Amino acid sequence: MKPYLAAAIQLTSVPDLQKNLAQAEELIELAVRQGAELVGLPENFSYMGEEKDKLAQGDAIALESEKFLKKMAQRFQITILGGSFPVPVDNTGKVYNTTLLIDPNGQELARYYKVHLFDVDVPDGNTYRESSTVVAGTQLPPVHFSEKLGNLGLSICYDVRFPELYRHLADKGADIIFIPAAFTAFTGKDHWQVLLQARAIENTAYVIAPAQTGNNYGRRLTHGHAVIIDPWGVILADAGEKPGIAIAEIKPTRLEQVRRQMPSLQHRVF
Ligand SMILES: O=C(O)CNC(=O)[C@H](CS)NC(=O)CCC(=O)C(=O)O
Repeated sequence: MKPYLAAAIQLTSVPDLQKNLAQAEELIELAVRQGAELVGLPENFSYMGEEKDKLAQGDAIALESEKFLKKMAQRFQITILGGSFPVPVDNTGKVYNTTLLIDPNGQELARYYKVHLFDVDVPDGNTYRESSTVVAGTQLPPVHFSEKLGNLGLSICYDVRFPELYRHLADKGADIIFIPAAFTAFTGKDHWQVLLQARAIENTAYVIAPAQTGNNYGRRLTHGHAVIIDPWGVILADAGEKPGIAIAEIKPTRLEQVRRQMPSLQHRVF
């Protein structure tokens, strides 16, 4: 592993597939021009909208999203995480909330279906029932082993509240953990940064957290603040509240240093 730049992209995805892909492409290009070799897109990067509309267009969204990720990876010679997009599940009328890691040749490196579904009545009056349209994955997320970029662990959004999933990634050797999200503005203001820093600190790993921001559709407001966090928990870059990018250097020497200074992973009892 050598030092390199990683970018977490922040979007306001709306109920318009082509518009979202165009917005994503612009920001990927910006990240690449600044030197990023690893780029992450947020949860539902290609479509944020009413559940019924997302389902109705499920096949097109899945097909176009995967095609787009492979095209971007090859054109810009980057490794790219498609934070998430819906992939229809046969005979269910539902989808998997899916994240996909693609290499610069356009080859799939890893895939994960979101395990924890956001079925929550948020105190701001909004009700979320992700399970009404999404089938929960049943497998823990993979870690992709890369000599060049470090070991990359996957997860999605609401997973961030379940530390056992990240301990699994750490056990598998994750150096860098992706947490692409569409956090609600209401929960995000109090929980987002704290949870992300905790996952970085307790697993002494980098966290790359691409995000949705602003008013995506109807009353859906997302928190923004795509961030990159180092293994000590320091926020290296924060995209703020507008669409944009958070970009920072991933350094193997920093990983080694923090793991030496704070060897908590080696002191586990349970
Ligand atoms: O809503 C959509 O259109 C697309 N789906 C999402 O954004 C997903 C599932 S509803 N959102 C989350 O998991 C938010 C978690 C969260 O905010 C928390 O844990 O506090």
